[in-house]
Amino acid sequence: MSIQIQMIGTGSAFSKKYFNNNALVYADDFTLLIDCGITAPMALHQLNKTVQEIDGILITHLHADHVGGLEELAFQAKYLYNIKPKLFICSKLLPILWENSLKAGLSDGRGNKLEDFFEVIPIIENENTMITPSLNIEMIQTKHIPNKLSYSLFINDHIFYSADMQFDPDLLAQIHKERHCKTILHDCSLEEPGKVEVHASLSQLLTLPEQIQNKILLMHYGDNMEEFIEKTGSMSFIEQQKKYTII
Ligand SMILES: Nc1ccn([C@@H]2O[C@@H]3COP(=O)(O)O[C@H]3[C@H]2O)c(=O)n1
Ligand SMILES: [Zn+2]
Ligand SMILES: [Zn+2]
Repeated sequence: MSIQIQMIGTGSAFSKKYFNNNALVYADDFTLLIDCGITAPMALHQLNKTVQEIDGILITHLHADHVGGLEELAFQAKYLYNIKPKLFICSKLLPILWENSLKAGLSDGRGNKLEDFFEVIPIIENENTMITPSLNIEMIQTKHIPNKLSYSLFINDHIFYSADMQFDPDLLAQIHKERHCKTILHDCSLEEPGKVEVHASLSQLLTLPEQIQNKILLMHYGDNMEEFIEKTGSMSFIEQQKKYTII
């Protein structure tokens, strides 16, 4: 079954040219937002979308370019539209999201909680979770910031979505060989090697075998992306706002 992926933003954390690297996944009757960064509300607005059209939000990790827009979407959902979107998040991240990130803005001082804004659905890592009959997600822990939980995703078993992760050629080889992934969406730092160690860099990704590179769409990139067009081997940059049908 095919799905569509639309990056509402493809930028790195501090990009001023692209919105935060967050994605809409359209599967039959369900629209899932993967991550909701600081710029996500504006990025959705530019697509003429409101939170009413988002059935669920899935969080990969707690950096602001992945959760910084949740307060606005929570208030809009509750007070503008009186709806409760589903919130999918690994159970280990759930308490940290409320206590260390959202509580300051969302709490009403009378004991309210995350469940007052979202239908919270904890996800067990490494287990296939059915989001909707035509959309399954498996979340696996990957290396990003030392000692900070971060997850990458398998979408419908054959699409790998890195979210934010360091270069892991063994994992990518395994994904290619054993999981038969057809498409890999991978974050890509365009900084010179050694400057940003918490994302895979273009120079690292270019060391991958050709048959893996040609599955890779590069995302989470810096404002200087256009300088690197045609310099990405068999990989290509995913475009912000463009819809990609992935079978
Ligand atoms: N140890 C760290 C932690 C953070 N960072 C930068 O901060 C950004 C947070 O969002 P991100 O998209 O994960 O990218 C991180 C690095 O740019 C970094 O470069 N090194
Ligand atoms: Zn990020
Ligand atoms: Zn991050």
